[in-house]
Amino acid sequence: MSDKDSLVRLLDLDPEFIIDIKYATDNNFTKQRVYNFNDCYLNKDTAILLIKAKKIFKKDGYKVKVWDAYRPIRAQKLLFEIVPIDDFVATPPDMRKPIIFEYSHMNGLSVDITLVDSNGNELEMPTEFDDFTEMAGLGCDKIPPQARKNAEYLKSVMESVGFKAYRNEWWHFNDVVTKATPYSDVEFN
Ligand SMILES: C[C@@H](N)C(=O)N[C@H](C)C(=O)O
Ligand SMILES: [Zn+2]
Repeated sequence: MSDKDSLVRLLDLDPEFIIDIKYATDNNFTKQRVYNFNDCYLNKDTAILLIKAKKIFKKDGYKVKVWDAYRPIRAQKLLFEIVPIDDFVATPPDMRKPIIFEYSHMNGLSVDITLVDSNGNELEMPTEFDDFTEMAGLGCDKIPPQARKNAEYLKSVMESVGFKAYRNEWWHFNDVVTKATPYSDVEFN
């Protein structure tokens, strides 16, 4: 199976997501376009889990907005060159060495998301996307109550279907159910 075959386009499985891929624009912390595909690709099983979560959010009146999903190894390297802090940007792999693959954006097992209400407004959350400060972690005691409540709701639903929240970034979730596949460098478009 090629890399491309193990990744699916989320909207082909379910059109009810809002796709706002920040790294396909220059509106992200790098101030440049990181990759060309303005679309959400995920491991198929991860996409199925996300659709499960979406159904719960939908019942509660919310939509899921996806900021990032699959990202090529090349893109991970670029992000890390700009912010080389492993707590916020995962260290890219050295592909010349043997690697134990884990859940990652580089195999489409991680997603960066937020929630949107019925008026199309993003829910108040602890920070903006990719705010690499302590405020982005749910352990921070300075988060306003409503933002904390929203982020904890997001986390509880995502964890109920098999994702694991990432302690440093309220928006980042790893699929810890699906067997991790090799990282990929494929580009779409
Ligand atoms: C860069 C940020 N959006 C993110 O996804 N961070 C995690 C740790 C990652 O790079 O995998
Ligand atoms: Zn992420």
